[in-house]
Amino acid sequence: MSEKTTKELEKLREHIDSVDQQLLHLLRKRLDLVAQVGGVKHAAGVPIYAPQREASMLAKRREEAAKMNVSPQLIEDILRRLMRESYLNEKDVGFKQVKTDLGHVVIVGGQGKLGGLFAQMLSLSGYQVKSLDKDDWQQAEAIFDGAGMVIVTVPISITCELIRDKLTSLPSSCILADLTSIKEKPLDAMLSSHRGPVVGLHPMFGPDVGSLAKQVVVVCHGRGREQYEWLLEQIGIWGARLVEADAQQHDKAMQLVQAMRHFSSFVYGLNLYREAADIDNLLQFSSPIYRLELAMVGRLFAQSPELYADIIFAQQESLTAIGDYLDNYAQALELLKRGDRQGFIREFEAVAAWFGDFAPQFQRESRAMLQSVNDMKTG
Ligand SMILES: O=C(O)C(=O)C[C@]1(C(=O)O)C=C[C@@H](O)C=C1
Repeated sequence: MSEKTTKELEKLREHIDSVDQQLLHLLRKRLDLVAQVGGVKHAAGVPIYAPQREASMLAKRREEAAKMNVSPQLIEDILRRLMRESYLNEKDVGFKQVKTDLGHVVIVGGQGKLGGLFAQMLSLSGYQVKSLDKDDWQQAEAIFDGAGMVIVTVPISITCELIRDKLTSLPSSCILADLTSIKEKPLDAMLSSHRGPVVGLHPMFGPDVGSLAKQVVVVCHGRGREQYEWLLEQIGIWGARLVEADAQQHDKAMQLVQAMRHFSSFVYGLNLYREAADIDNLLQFSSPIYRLELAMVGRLFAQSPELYADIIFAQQESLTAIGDYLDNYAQALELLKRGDRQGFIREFEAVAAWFGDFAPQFQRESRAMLQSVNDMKTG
């Protein structure tokens, strides 16, 4: 590079640094304003996540950006990232407590990750939370005494047994809830062990979400809804969206959404391991989509094998869903063995027609994800 070029670049980069510093000051200002919004929302019990405000704000900024010859997608990406920060920061102010005369909450399995997250959210909302874990059963009577709600969040394999053995003498005013990722059997167990209000919940996210804004919690009603309605409102204030479901239908969907998906990720990892694939090498040659795929599979193995065994082994019926997948794999492999290119294309087109408008929608959504994967690359 010539000296002239170096000088010119230096000068321009100084300007860029100064603009970036101004951006930083503006970010600080925005964060402070959002903290004030958090305070107002906390006092009024208004949910963090305000989808209508977001939609109208984004539409206006996109329009203004276009007029200024700035890409509308750029401002939308930046604002969405900033709003993610808002959800995290608004949490620091705490949340309005919907039910002020509940008594304390007992979380059975409160030392687990999901139990810990619910304990944190409830504490941030002013509830007194006590945890009951496997070594605490001797003090159980004292821990349960005066509880207004008991939430069960222990491994799926022991959930029903624990409810049937240990939760048979809660007072009828106490709410009994669970956070298990299957719903029919735990709900039956709760309804038969407890006379009072019962509700089944399935948080559709992992414990590392940071904020519940935009996350989904599935609700399967048990009995006494009017007595736990406040809990649903409270979860809404945390920013989550509640989706009501029939327990049986929910469990059927989980055979595909959880058991089959995690099982196929497990086999994908198992296959890489048995093939002794060199991950460094694969990453070097990877496109963003492959990196994303490897991330989805690899993240499984950073977590507890018990957790995934629990999810995959939770329902006997998942075996059928996974077996069907294996059959389809074998049939598709036959096309390959026969060299039946036309057959492959026919099947592909049939699946594409079945996906319908979802296919282009997923293509759009994944494009944004792939771009972020690329942004994360260094060097
Ligand atoms: O305006 C609000 O209600 C806010 O909480 C602020 C804010 C933002 O960062 O602009 C954050 C979250 C909401 O979903 C919408 C907007």
